[in-house]
Amino acid sequence: MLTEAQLIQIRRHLHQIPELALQEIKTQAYLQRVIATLPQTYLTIKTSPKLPTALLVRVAGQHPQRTIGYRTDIDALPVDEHNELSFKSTHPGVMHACGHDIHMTVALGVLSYFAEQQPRDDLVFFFQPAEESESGGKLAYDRGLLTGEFRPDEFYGLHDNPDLPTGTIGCRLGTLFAGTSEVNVTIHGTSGHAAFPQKANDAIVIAASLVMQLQTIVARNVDPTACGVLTIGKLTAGTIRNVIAGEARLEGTIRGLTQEMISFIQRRVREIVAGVALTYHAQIDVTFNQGGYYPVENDPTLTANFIRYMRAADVDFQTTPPAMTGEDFGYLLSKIPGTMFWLGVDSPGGLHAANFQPNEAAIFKGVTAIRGFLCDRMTQ
Ligand SMILES: CC(=O)N[C@@H](CCC[C@H](N)C(=O)O)C(=O)O
Repeated sequence: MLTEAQLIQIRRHLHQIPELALQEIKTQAYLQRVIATLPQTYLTIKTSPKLPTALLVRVAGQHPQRTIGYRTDIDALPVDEHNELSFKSTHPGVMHACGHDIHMTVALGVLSYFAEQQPRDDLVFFFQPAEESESGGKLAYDRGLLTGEFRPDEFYGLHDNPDLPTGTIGCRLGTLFAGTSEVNVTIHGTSGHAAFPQKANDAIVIAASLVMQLQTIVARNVDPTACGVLTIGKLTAGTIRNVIAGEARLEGTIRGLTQEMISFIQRRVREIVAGVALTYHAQIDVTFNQGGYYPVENDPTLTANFIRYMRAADVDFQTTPPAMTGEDFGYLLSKIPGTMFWLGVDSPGGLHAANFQPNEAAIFKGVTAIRGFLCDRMTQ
């Protein structure tokens, strides 16, 4: 089994080679190199041209009664790392700012144990590309990667949590994470000279007005006792100070703990866009893309069993409230019952921040908790 020191080296290597969604070529190759160092007797490894950077590893059980899936995401974010670390990202502008390097390392630690100690049940480890965008989990499922002996009967997966103490497991019955929908808006104005605004139709002014009006959806339309989010994370327009921008583009994310909330916010976005288009005599196109980012619904029975184990074991456990983070594991859980949970990493910087810096001591604690849980599950 990989030792704590080896796992930390692995994590640091992964941290240095972050890759964006569907481009995880070096990451996949490195994972395969690490897996090749493990005893191979019980392992079957699968890749597929249908989703080239995905990687699945099956561990054959002794007397399988079921196939238990364990999923980790492997992609990184377009964030420029601000941490001063000897193992800082070597890919400018790309960073494991959501901790998928920790997720992968924990998965490898658990896999390394069962590669040596043959489990009772079959296990499938799914190293999933494209969690941050492009819905890699949905792509894998819809393209048939999780079929045959690689189809889990139940599925588990974690996300690291900067606000929980290192190694603490957090979970809840019901909805753990929000569903999300990307929203893209293109404003078509008319460009012109900065000195003659009356002859142009300024897309920047329209964009500014639209952003402010969109903020009223959550503030004024969403039931304050429910949860909804609309964040515009990217606004692009203009080329130079003395040219009126003819086009502007907004990219954002809509979130809700229910599908109804997501649909409601989408409808209000459409209505407000139509109103702003009328007001400013502009054409405004809006599209939504939910992909596989469904609300993450933990299965009641499996999750009660997971929480029971974590409470009884030598693990720090907390019941956590729902979070507005999204996860395409939500799609996989809509097809296969299972449980998503948090692993505390006590980071000074939050998820998606340039100074996100998880405490590496969480890795071995996570491996121990998950390995223990899986062993317990295989006695049932
Ligand atoms: C855990 C996490 O941070 N996940 C992402 C998922 C993004 C979904 C989609 N691309 C969107 O932006 O809506 C998150 O931002 O929550």
